[in-house]
Amino acid sequence: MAQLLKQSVKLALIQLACTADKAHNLSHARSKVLEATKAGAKIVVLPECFNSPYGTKFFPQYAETLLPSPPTEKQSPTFHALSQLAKEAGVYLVGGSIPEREDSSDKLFNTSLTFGPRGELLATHRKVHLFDIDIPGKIRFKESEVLSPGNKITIVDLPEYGRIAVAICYDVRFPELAMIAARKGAFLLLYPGAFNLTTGALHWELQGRARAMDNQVYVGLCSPSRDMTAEYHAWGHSMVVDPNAEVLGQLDEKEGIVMTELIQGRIEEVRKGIPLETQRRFDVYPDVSRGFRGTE
Ligand SMILES: NC(=O)CCC(=O)C(=O)O
Repeated sequence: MAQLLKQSVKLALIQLACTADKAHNLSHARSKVLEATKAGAKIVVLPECFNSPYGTKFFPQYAETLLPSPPTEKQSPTFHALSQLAKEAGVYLVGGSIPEREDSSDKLFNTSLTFGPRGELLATHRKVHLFDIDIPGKIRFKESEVLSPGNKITIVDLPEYGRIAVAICYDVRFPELAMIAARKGAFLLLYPGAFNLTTGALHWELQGRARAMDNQVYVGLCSPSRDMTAEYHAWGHSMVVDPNAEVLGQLDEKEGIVMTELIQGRIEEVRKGIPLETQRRFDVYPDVSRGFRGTE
């Protein structure tokens, strides 16, 4: 039987120190991506909002226009920087996320761009579940005050390796999205994300491990490093989880790179031991993947 991951591959999550200086963020991301690829990574991931501070008041100021695609250099310097970088490094690059402005509607989105090793755009994911929470005395954040949600699940085919799914941060809390992607054959769920000091300690690792355990796939969560001088304090702790929900690598709050080898055959080995796939009871509950609204 064909294996979901066609060959073992090195994954790198870059826990980048993101600043208010977009040009600096782009050049710093470049040097870190090249460092990861020199060490053998073939799939590299950047954090949520890696080219701007994370905060609703910053999104309009930092937003770039991505449509019609490809945008001009002026419309989206980040699109071009990521495309060139993926090509220079010869890797699959999941470019974290950036604030996007849709010119035709003036709407803003939190959007992730994935490029292939020839610099080609493979997929665009607009954050589907906006981060709207209010925990009295701790944190209030309402992305929906300025952002609009995306409306699709994003699955990307990497011909040499197989399928991955890309979603953004708060999307990880919705197991339906992960389950659909896994049932459509993804071997890896990637979430550029920026949890905070309240929910990070409680739920970050739990969410990553839960999505891996539910679906018996690899999961990667990629955060910015923590900057206590910024308005939003990111949790950090970028991590890779294996299909048996074991943490393969996790950083602390500082800048760094998590490098992990994803092993061909590991998913099938785990699924053979605990065969959830063949034990599902869609006669008792509906198959959520039937309502799937696909990627292009
Ligand atoms: N950027 C985000 O979506 C943050 C999500 C988060 O912190 C959470 O607890 O969920």
